Amino acid sequence: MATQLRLRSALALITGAGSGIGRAVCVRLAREGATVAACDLDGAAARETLGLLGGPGNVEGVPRGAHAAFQADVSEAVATRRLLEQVQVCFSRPPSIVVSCAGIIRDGFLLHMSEDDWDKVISVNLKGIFLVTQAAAQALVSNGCHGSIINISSIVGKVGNMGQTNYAASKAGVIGLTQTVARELGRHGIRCNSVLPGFITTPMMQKVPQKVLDQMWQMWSHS
Ligand SMILES: CCCCCCCCCCCCCC(=O)CC(=O)SCCNC(=O)CCNC(=O)[C@H](O)C(C)(C)COP(=O)(O)OP(=O)(O)OC[C@H]1O[C@@H](n2cnc3c(N)ncnc32)[C@H](O)[C@@H]1OP(=O)(O)O
Ligand SMILES: NC(=O)C1=CN([C@@H]2O[C@H](COP(=O)(O)OP(=O)(O)OC[C@H]3O[C@@H](n4cnc5c(N)ncnc54)[C@H](O)[C@@H]3O)[C@@H](O)[C@H]2O)C=CC1
Repeated sequence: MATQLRLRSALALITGAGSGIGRAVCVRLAREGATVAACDLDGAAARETLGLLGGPGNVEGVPRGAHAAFQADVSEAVATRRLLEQVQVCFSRPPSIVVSCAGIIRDGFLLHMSEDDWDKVISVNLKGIFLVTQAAAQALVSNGCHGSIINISSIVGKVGNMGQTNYAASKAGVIGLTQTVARELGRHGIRCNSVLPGFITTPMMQKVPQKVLDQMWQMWSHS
């Protein structure tokens, strides 16, 4: 039976769309019929994702759509505002689905962590979600449109993780930001939720030393 294209009329903006979870979200939303605006700091990677969404290199079951790729650094306010403008020019409407996946790690123990590693992770993972959420919400409210904003946090934002004071703080901040946005925007018909994944095998995970992965698996297998 053909899957119900339940997102047929939706326009979805995904950040971090050039890799890992963001790329997978693009594929899945397109499979459900959404039109995808794939954004990444790496514009070429965002365009590669498009190749998976109906067209050459299509993933089976993804209907052909007028998807588009965009390049933007979500930690930059001007770039993020320009991104939302470009999306609206391209599709003549604001995105009714926004999934913020863009994120980085700069792991290190507290005793040795540089201010720059702190600043960079907070800037991308937390400020980036603030900027994207604000720009998308302003576009939706000014157009009288309802929407759903999904921010990718992490289990680390809830329980912490050795070597990740910056990352854990950023992801905990995403949770608090999302809860507040949900309270403010519900009256406008805009939902806002966060997702807290555990380990997902993506390029981000490749930076984790194998001995740490082994220790974690051992810890979990005995818990
Ligand atoms: C409901 C269940 C909750 C479970 C909570 C568990 C949380 C972890 C799951 C995370 C899932 C989500 C992940 C995510 O959101 C995406 C990411 O963030 S992927 C990156 C995750 N990063 C890490 O886990 C940090 C890994 N560690 C490192 O990269 C390096 O150790 C570090 C750069 C921090 C320091 O390097 P260095 O100075 O070279 O020290 P060593 O590497 O030799 O480590 C010294 C010592 O400490 C142990 N260790 C290091 N990190 C961890 C860790 N995260 N957990 C446990 N132990 C750790 C390491 O094994 C060494 O132990 P020795 O016995 O001394 O060899
Ligand atoms: N992989 C995992 O185990 C987990 C990942 N997460 C989170 O999920 C999200 C996606 O992670 P992965 O797909 O694993 O990582 P990834 O490294 O595979 O993909 C991240 C993408 O974000 C883009 N990006 C980085 N900085 C950017 C910026 N300033 N502006 C725009 N794009 C930017 C990168 O170019 C990359 O394409 C991140 O927020 C991460 O913190 C959360 C829990 C677990």
